[in-house]
Amino acid sequence: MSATPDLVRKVGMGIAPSPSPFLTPRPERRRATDNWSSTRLQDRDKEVNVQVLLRCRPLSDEEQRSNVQKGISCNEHKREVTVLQSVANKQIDRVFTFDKVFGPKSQQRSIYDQAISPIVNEVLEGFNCTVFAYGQTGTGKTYTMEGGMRNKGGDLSAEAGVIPRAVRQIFDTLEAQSADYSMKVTFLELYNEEITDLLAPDDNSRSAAVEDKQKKPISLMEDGKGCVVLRGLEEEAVYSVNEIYTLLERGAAKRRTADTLLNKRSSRSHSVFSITLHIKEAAVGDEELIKCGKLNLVDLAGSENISRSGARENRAREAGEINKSLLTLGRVINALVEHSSHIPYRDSKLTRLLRDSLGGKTKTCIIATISPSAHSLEETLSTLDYAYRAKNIKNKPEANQKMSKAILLKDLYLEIEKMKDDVRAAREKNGVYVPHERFAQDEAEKKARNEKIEQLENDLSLAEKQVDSFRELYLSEQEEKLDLQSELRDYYKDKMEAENQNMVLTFGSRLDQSLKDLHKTILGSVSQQTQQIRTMEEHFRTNLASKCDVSQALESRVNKMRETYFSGLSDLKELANMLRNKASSDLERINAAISSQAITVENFLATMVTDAEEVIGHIQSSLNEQKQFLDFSTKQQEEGLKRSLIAAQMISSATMKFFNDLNDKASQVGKILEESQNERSNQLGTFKKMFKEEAAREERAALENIAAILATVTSKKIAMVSEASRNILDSSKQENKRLLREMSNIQQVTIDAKTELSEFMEKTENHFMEDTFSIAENRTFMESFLHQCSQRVDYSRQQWRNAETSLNNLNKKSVAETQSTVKENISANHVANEEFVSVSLKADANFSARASDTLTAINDSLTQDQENKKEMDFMTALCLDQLKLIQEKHGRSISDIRSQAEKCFIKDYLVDQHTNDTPKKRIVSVLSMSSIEEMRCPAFENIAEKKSTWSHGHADSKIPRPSFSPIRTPFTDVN
Ligand SMILES: Nc1ncnc2c1ncn2[C@@H]1O[C@H](COP(=O)(O)OP(=O)(O)OP(=O)(O)O)[C@@H](O)[C@H]1O
Repeated sequence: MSATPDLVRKVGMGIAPSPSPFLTPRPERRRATDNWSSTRLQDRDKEVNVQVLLRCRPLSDEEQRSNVQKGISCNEHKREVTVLQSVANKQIDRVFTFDKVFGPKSQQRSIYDQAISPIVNEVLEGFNCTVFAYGQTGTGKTYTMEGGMRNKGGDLSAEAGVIPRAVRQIFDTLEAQSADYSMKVTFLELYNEEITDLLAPDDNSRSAAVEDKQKKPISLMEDGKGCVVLRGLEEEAVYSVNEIYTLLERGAAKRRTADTLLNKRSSRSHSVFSITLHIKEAAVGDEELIKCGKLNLVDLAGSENISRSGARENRAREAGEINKSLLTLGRVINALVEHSSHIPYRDSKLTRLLRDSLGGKTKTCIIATISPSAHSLEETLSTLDYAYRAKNIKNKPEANQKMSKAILLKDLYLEIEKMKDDVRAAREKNGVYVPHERFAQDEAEKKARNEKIEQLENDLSLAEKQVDSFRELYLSEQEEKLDLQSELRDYYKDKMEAENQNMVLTFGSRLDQSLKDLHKTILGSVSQQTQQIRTMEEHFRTNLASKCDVSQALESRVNKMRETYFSGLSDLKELANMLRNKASSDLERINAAISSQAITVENFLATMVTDAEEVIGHIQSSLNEQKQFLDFSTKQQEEGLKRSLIAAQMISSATMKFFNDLNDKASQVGKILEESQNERSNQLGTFKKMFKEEAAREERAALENIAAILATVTSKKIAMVSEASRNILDSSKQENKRLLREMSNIQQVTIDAKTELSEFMEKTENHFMEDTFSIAENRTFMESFLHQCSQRVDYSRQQWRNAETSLNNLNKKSVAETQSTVKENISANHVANEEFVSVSLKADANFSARASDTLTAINDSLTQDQENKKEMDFMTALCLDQLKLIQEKHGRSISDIRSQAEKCFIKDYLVDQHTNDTPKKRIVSVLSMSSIEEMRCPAFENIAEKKSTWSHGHADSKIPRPSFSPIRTPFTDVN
């Protein structure tokens, strides 16, 4: 925590408030000290770009509730902001890079630590720095700059923005350094182009409406050296953090805000909070130096889309003003970026206030705030473009010159004097707060400024007029230049066309003459040529006649050859016929032998087949019988087995029944025995009981009638015992009877079972006997059948052996016959072949004699042809020589024509360079015509000369006349 600087120190420092936040430390106003001057010089001309940070706020609760889509993505690491746009279903994202990017999750503290804290350190080092927040309404400018000020305990809250944190850092640093310092703050508001002091004391007696009207306007002036002076702005000296917080809260509360659709507490004004520091440095010699730094923290009003913010009437006007001043700020930024000669600072108070921060000596940082909402993309893009352009503004920050304490004191005294004058004037004359002298000075300054402005405006309009006249002059010059150019072109063109025409005419007449000469030559050549062709025709006719003779001789020879050939051929044909007849008769004989053999084999095979079929039929029928017998025996066996099965089933069921019955009987006997036993024991029990009762009764009666009754008792006892034993005997008899009955039942069952069993055994034995008998029968039948089969097989085998021997005999016979026939044929063919060879040898000898004759004739003809060819070659060579001579002769006249044509062409080409006109083409076409004629004429002339040489044979000619010797016919001697 920083301690409040004590009063002595404040007084000791003796720093009175400076006239305005923008008038504070300026290099020009201070005297340079030795150590500092070098650093300052180093600082000079060092251009530093305006630092631009981008902050994107999170979606508000309301936006989240209504599911507003995000249209922005921030990459803090890459320092990039991407605007996600889809146009016509295509994703066209735009990416902007800034010095730092803070996404929706970034905290106030991290922004401050990363971006603002270093700026505050620069202020403590003696620089002037400005941080301003720019962005669409409701994007978090005020939140970023002010935020939540402090907690109840006076500590910074997590929500605290740049201003409270900067104040805290400054105090903490200075206190930690135990520095001697003074701090003054101002807080102003710029609303509808009017500046008001937010720290001005409240007048509680006035009503709010009156207060609004009475808000003391602050005049914005320039001191003639380019510095802005804010007259009437209170500068509060502060000594503690809490004091500043109180001031800040007071000022912030006074800011004009309104409820708009985009922000419930939308700031309708720009605000500037400035902290000016004077820090005492270590003494240099006798002099004490004071370091000055200033921090301007600007919260701009939000740019807004009036239709979206829902602003109407006064609010709309207000928004219009806000937008106007921001527009001017944009124009200033553009002009600075484009290095325009004129920067329109003066067009709004906002840009006048920020003049030194934009392109001046202040270090500047812009915090551009945007909303992540996809609904605000248009405004977001505008902010991003704005901020991105601002990155290119270059400032030349200079550390403020340190002041000596004496000079500072002098400045302050002067200031105090001025203020005293103001106070005095205020006391003496109600309502007038400016002393005469000052008023006169101000008026004079104002007049001078107005005059200067007027002068400048005049100069400007003069300059503009000059520019206009120059532009007109330039345009007329341009037009004149174009006219001249076209004239020049026309002039060249006309001149060259005339020359061309002359040249073409001359060339044409000469060409005419040359062509006439050539025409004559051609006519002469043509007549000579005709004659020459006739001579050649005659020569070729003679050649043709001799060739005809030769051909006829050849033809007769060929005919003779054909005759010889045909006679040989007919001999051969005869021989061939004879051979064919013989071969066919032989073949017929062979055929007859083979067919008789085939018939014998066929007959034999037919007998064999019937035999085999019979055997097979036997086998088949015996097999069928066997099958039937097998079926029958199978059935019999099946039936026997079935019978055995049924009998066995019957036995088992009878046995089962017998044992069941036996079991029943046994259990019945058991029961009877049990029952009789129970009955007996009951009878005995009853008897016992009766006996006891009777004995007791009798005991009693005996006591009464011992004597009388004794006899009766004994008789009764005997009667009772005999009765009881009789009863027992009866029941025993009955039981025995029952038992006997049951026993006889069992015996009966056993006897039945035995009978059944013996019956079954008997039946089974019978069946067994029957089965055994039928099986024995089957066996004997099968044995006899097999015996028959084997007999048949033996018979068949014997038959096949017979067939084999007769086939062998047949084969041997036919082979011997065929061999004798073939031998006969071979010997006959041999004789025919010998005859054929002798005939063909004869024909061959005749033919080769004729062929050698023909060959000699052909060779003779070829030799004659070669001689003729040599003569023709010689004639051709002669023709070529003549052609060369004639070409040379005419070459000269043609080169004349060509040189003339070339001259025309060259001139024309030169003209063409300038005018790019058509004559060139015309001359070239004339030239090409003459070239064609040149090519044709000598050819005719050549032939004509050669012709004359051949036909007339000039006496002085060096060319020997070719000898046309008569063509010999090589076949004449043949005939
Ligand atoms: N980074 C943030 N984190 C949380 N809340 C934020 C953030 N930024 C802005 N807000 C909230 O959004 C609302 C609007 O913010 P604020 O008033 O700062 O916008 P503004 O840009 O100053 O608007 P105006 O230009 O209209 O004055 C406020 O309720 C504020 O608390």
